[in-house]
Amino acid sequence: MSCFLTCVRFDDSTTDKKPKITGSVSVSGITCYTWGDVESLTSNFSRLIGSGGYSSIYLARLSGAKKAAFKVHVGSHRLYQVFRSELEILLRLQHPHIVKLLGYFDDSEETGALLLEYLPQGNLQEKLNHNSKQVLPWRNRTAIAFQVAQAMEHIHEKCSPQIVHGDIKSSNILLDKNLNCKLCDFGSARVGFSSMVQPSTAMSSPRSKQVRMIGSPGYTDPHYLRTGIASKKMDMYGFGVVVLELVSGKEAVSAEKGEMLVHTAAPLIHDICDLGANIAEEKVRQFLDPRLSKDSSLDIEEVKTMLGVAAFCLRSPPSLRPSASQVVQTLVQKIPSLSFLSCGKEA
Ligand SMILES: Nc1ncnc2c1ncn2[C@@H]1O[C@H](COP(=O)(O)OP(=O)(O)OP(=O)(O)O)[C@@H](O)[C@H]1O
Repeated sequence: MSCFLTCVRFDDSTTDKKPKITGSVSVSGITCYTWGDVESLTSNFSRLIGSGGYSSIYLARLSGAKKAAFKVHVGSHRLYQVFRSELEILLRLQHPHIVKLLGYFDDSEETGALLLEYLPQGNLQEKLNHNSKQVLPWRNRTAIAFQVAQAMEHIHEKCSPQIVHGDIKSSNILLDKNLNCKLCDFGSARVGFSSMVQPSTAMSSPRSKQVRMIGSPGYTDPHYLRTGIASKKMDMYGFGVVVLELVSGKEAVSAEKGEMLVHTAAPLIHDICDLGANIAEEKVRQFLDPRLSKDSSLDIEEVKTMLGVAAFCLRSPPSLRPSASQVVQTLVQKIPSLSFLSCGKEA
């Protein structure tokens, strides 16, 4: 982390609003870029590939025509803090299913940018959208659930200190050219030493400017909404909603009617909790994405397993939800099609 301090040099001699920083430095393979580098690598921000509440993401071209993504936070100290928090977390993380940090720009005040590996197939939400050209095959859907669970197992159980992502949702799951996935957006993440992490914001008065609730509509754990306590179990809830999206092909919040998927799926989830594998196949098929009806990789027992995982992840109180490693184990044991993954059982 000391490289943050050594690589930035301010030029006070100008009133220009652009961050004035000189000199690129590379520490442990992570390059600290200048603002000039950000401008030239993105060809002056010519191709926007995504945007969120806190940042804009631009295509960057590195040497040898290699593509990358610059996630730029600009304009306020609040956005800068989100950038710093994500940077500090990504610097610690290395996992095949977590987006890789390649470098960053930091003006230490109100502008920051993260250079990330580029995932050419966009995010899972777009891929599941009915306007998408390609129907995501069943076996890729189970693989994505498995890989996200592995990424969550890593941050929840294998990192020290442990990390709560805080915003598990389909638009934070990116896809590579082979439809393998990587978890991204650690801007809401909380770092803590136990399964329960009380964010400093939850301690603040609701009127305080410091309060920043995390999570996204349709994915937010009702327990978090009541208590303000971020926990690993809140990530498991978000994961449960993602699994419902993978099975049904529906959005977490319907764009047309504003209905939440957890509400539409509630009767089915209730039956699954009661009956488990004895749930009637017809009910499962009614919920299933109709675009999968001709998919030869579809196995109705696997669909039941996925729905069972979702049902358990959505349970209340949160203590009844499984851990990420329990989900990984269940998927390995009960989804035979995962064997097609060459990286199938990696940690
Ligand atoms: N490395 C990447 N490669 C390709 N596309 C990306 C990459 N990173 C982000 N994107 C695109 O940009 C979108 C927004 O990214 P991200 O969620 O990180 O931004 P954010 O500002 O933190 O958003 P949020 O409002 O969800 O917090 C992603 O859903 C994805 O479509």
